[in-house]
This record gives sequence, structure tokens and C-alpha cells, in this order.
Amino acid sequence: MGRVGVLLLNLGGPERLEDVRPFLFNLFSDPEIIRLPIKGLQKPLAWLISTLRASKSQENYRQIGGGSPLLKITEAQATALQQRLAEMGREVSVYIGMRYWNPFTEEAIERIKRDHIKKLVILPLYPQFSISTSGSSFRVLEEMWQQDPYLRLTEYTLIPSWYDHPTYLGAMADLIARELEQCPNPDQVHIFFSAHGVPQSYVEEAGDPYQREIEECTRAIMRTLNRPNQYTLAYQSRVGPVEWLKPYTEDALKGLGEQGIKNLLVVPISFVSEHIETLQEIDIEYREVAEEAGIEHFQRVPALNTHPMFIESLSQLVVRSLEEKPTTFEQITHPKANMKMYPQERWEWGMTTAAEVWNGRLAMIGFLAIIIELITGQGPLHFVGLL
Ligand SMILES: C=CC1=C(C)c2cc3[nH]c(cc4nc(cc5[nH]c(cc1n2)c(C)c5CCC(=O)O)C(CCC(=O)O)=C4C)c(C)c3C=C
Ligand SMILES: [Fe+2]
Repeated sequence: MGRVGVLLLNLGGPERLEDVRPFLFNLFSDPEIIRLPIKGLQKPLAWLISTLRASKSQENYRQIGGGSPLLKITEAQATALQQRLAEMGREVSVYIGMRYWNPFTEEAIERIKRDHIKKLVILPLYPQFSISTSGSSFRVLEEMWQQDPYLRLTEYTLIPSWYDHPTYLGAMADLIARELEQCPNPDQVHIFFSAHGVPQSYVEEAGDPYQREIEECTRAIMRTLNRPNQYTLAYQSRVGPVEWLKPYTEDALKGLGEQGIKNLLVVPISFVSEHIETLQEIDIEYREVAEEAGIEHFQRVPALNTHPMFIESLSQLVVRSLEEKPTTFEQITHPKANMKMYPQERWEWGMTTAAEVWNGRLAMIGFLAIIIELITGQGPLHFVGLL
């Protein structure tokens, strides 16, 4: 076997406030995040949504110190994994490929080619598979493999998901147990798994296995933890007008407050690193929701980051995949073309889903009208002297 590489895939995050808008543009340009029936409208819509969302998103990044810690943590994970593999007698180079920010997946592949890697293990840092995360990165790589004759000579294997790996489950159970041990009545603490949400259409129409893998993962962590605590699973970080997986974290917190739950331990389950959705959304926004709902003690389990047992699980996954028959791009769940992302909604007054759909549509019409006016030099803005 020639030189071996491991490519760690992640989403990427803006490191400075000025990165936020272009990062959002990259994210919303991805057809696995928003799919439009007309391909040519994808970039204008991405521009519009990223421009409208940028200030809200920047404010959230400001609250966590002005940028995402995702790259620094992913670099520490890559270093720890390379060291652990070396201790196991495997000389392997570990690379990082981010989907929407630096270092991009394309740059990682260039480095892999320069280093003459002959066998590559592709390992997403998402325990559960979703077409919006691992699936999107796999699609980019699949296109590169199809277009580049040099890459086609590189042997590769994919690790689509690893939510049921015993050492990963052990690391999650260890983090939870450590937090519980600090509580006066550990058995009375309600464990609250908060997974990143995805639109329901991903699961129901596109066949995304994400919800099933999240549910199985939650049950397996509870089995590994082997404690009598009650637990709940809910989905966070909804964006846009469509229905996402339910229950929403916010509603579930309110429901638990109504049931009289006083002690809550939140476990982020779709991420292995601290990032905006743990540091800002859970620690700041959902804490407030929980306190208003009457929950008195709101604690969160830290993300795995470089937990030794987690790094051990990644190294075991790499070694196993080098020994097994390779998994190829054809074997991965691909979304169906023209997946429905913005369904028709019944009209309701107020800040509702329907209102958001119509705001989006009207903004889109306005945006197209400005483009037409800029091209033709005629229209209402010229008439009133604004252009
Ligand atoms: C609009 C659709 C989105 C889907 C679907 C989605 C799925 C998804 N995302 C993660 C993990 C991360 N998301 C991050 C940032 C982020 N994600 C979306 C939107 C969707 N995510 C947005 C708009 C953003 C930007 C932040 C914001 O404006 O709210 C990040 C990076 C965080 C950071 O620290 O910078 C991660 C990681 C998962 C696991 C997932 C589906 C399973
Ligand atoms: Fe996200």
C-alpha cells in the first residue's frame, strides 16, 4: 500500500465577522441546503438570503467572541488522530476539508494530490449521515473524482456514518456521566438530547436516514450510560419557512417546564465540536427559554472536541475501513432531483411560516425587478430618480 491519507470533512465556520456573509452565501448556494427548480436562480437566492441573514448571524458570532472556533478544534482533532494512528503503527497524513469555508475541500484534495496519497479514507466529522452534511461533501468529492483522471487513480473509501460505534458511544456516555456526578441528585436530572434539525422533506421525500440514525444513536447512548434517567430528544437550529423535524427544541423545553422538570442536562448530539449552535444557541438562547419555562438548573455537556476516547474511536474507524472492502460514492444516499423545499402553506396572520414564505417570495420578485431594471435601464426606480 502506498502513502495513506485521512480526509476529515466538516462544515466550516466564519473565523471573523466579515467572513459571515460570504460563508452564508456559500452555504445557501448549496443545492443540498436549498434546492430550486430553476438552477440559474440558486446564486441570486443565495445572495439574497445571505444578505438578509448576515446581520442576525453576525450578532450571534459576536456573542461567542467574533467567530467560529470550529477550525481550531478540527485542527486539534486532526493532530490528535494522526498521533494516535502513529502510536498504532500507522503512518498516515490527516487533512481537513471544509464544505463552506477555509480550508475548502477542493484545497484539501490539491494537497492530497501534491503529497501523492495513494489510498484515502474519507471520514466526515458528523456521527450521523444527512444529505445536507456528509452527503453534500460526498457529492462535491464525487464530482471531483469524475472530472479528474489523476484522482481516479487514488483508491478511496468512505465512512458514511458512525453513530453506533461503541467507542464513540462510550465517549458520549462518559461526558454525560461526568456532568451527572456533579449534581446533588443525579438520577433526578432529565437528559435532553438536542440534535441539529433538517427539513422534514429530506427524510420523507429524499430518503435521508438522518432522523433514524439520530434516534438509534440516542437510544444507544442511553444504553451505554446505563442509568435510570428520563430523557427527551428534540431538534434545534431551524432555518427558513419549511417544516423541520419535530419536536423543536424550544417547544420541548417549554413542555418539560410545564411538566415541572427542574434539572436539565442538555446533550448536543449532531456535533463533535463546540460551535455557534452549542455556544450561542444552546448556552444563551435555549437557556433563556428553559429558565422562562421554570427549569432551574440548565447544564450542558461539552462537545467531544479532543476527548481521548473520541479520538480513539476515530482511529478505530480509520483502521477498520483500511482493512474492509472500500465503500464508494455510488453506495451513498443521493437526494432525488427537485426535492420540495418551499411547500405551499395555508395563510395565517403574524410571524408565521406562511408569512415567511411570502416575505421570501416578495423579496425574490423585488430582487428580480431590480435586476431587470438595471439591465434594461427602465422602470419605477429610474422614474422616481433613484437609479
Ligand atoms: C438552511 C439549512 C440548514 C441545514 C439543513 C443545516 C443542517 C446541518 N448543519 C449542521 C451543522 C452546522 N451548521 C452550521 C452553521 C449553519 N447552518 C445553517 C443552516 C443549515 N444547516 C446556517 C444558516 C448556519 C450558519 C449559522 C447561522 O446563521 O445560524 C455549522 C457551523 C457553525 C459555526 O460554528 O460556524 C455547523 C457545524 C448539521 C449537523 C446539520 C444537519 C444534520
Ligand atoms: Fe447547519
